[in-house]
Amino acid sequence: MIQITGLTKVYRRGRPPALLDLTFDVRPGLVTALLGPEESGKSTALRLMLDLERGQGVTLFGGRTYRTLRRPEREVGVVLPTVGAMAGHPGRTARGHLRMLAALAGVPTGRADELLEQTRLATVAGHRLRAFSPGMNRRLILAGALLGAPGTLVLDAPTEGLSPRNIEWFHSFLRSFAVAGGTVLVTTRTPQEAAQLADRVVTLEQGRLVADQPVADFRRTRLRPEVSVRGPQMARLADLLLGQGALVRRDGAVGLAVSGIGRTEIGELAYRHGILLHELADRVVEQPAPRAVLPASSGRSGQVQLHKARTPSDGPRPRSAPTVPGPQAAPGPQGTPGSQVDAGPQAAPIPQAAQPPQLSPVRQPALTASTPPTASSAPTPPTASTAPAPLASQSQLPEGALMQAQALAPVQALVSARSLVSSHGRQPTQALPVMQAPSGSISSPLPQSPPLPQSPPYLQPPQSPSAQQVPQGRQAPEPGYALRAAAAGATGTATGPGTGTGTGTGHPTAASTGTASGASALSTAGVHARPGDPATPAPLAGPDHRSE
Ligand SMILES: Nc1ncnc2c1ncn2[C@@H]1O[C@H](COP(=O)(O)OP(=O)(O)OP(=O)(O)O)[C@@H](O)[C@H]1O
Repeated sequence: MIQITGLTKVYRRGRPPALLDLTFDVRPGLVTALLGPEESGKSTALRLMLDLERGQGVTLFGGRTYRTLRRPEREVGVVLPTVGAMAGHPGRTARGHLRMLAALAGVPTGRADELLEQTRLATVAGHRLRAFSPGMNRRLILAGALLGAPGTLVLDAPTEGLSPRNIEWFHSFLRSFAVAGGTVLVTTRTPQEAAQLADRVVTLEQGRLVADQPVADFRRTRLRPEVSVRGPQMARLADLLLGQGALVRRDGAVGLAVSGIGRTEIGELAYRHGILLHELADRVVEQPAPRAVLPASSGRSGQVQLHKARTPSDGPRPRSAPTVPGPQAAPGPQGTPGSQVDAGPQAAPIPQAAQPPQLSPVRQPALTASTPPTASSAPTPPTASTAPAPLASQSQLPEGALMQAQALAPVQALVSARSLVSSHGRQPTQALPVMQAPSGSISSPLPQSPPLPQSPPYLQPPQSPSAQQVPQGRQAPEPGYALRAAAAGATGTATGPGTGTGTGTGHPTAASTGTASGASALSTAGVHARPGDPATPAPLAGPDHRSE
């Protein structure tokens, strides 16, 4: 168990803190991901935990600070980012390198061979490190961190820059380590990796903890599936998709990001209307964590103030109590802080190709504009009166329509679309109030939108302590936070008449670069033979030595 309390670091006076009051626990038997974008403070947090840097706050490993651990290499294995990614001296062999570390740690040299086996390096044990790929180097660094058979692993971006096979191997290894009772804290920049790897996800932004969630909650609240579509007739397709109740967002000059309707249905719709597709792919986009800003006077247990998205109709910003400078919602498409859907780049209008001949027989989907749903029957986006300022000129109507759709399509609409659209292409039983496009080449048969729902399901307060989304004592988030779409890996095929596309640094006290296993307190104890040792999960099938 790692207990992290109030970690705070200010590098330069007058500058915002790199880390502010970071408090969370890392429990045994679980993989905990510390997730955050570049420069959000992940490495600073780890350095403070390991007493590599001065700062405020306390970190306890099994009740003791790292500095006071009697045999840190037996307690905590550390993998920190490496400069040059070399595990050790380039002229040493992997076996020689690990045996040297074993000797320094007072561990029997046989342990080095064991670990070479475990990290799938046995076949290259006699090779010099200069010939090692980044993946092999990283596994050797991990082997060094495991020499003391620690019960806890702290890893800073261990998979960054590695091949998918090596990433998969690392994930499997860390999972086995946790399943065997070990405690794992791992940093990552990518929400997708956090969702894949971790049981618990702690999200940092600009040095502040913004969410601490079980992975199921994290997936539900922070990751959103959508379909990426590209082709020369996107405005026409967008029109059709809007008619089907999908959420449509422009994505680059010739692309759409679509949610609320499946990839297959989109492909079929395009095919039926003779629309050429160059790409049709599933992907996952990230939604930002709710912004949580601690009032300056609050201390750790203070109430969290959440920055709700503001619209022009909100009027002037009210004066509020002073807060610690915190992350502000990014300007939305209209320059409104906290607008809810990322407009994407302001690229040229989507090219509208000439109408292709209709395929025969054409099964025209029924673009029903039936009775507008009532507020109680369907959650909907804001009405035009609450929407941001007017948009494109007539000459840009297709794009303008899309842009307005973007501006008008808050998070709630996604929920609405999802809940109402059949995932198997059946016609919705009622008109879907997802977007309202202006008159022009993109027209929507959709009715006027009723009022917003109270709160979308995924922003509801947690139901149980285990489903806690924000730290204890903090308020549940409110709807209306800026969305930042980050494209993830995509798979898929095009359908229709188009073409298919479809570190080696060490512990500060370690004797060698590349590993950090608390080598400062070396002794001769047989550290590899502890019962229930979680550091020795069953060997995993992994990338062979030839892979990266
Ligand atoms: N030694 C330092 N001196 C001054 N500022 C620093 C130092 N180390 C980090 N910072 C600042 O602290 C903030 C957090 O940096 P940190 O490296 O902890 O972020 P990170 O989340 O680990 O980023 P990345 O994912 O890019 O590694 C950044 O603004 C960074 O510029």
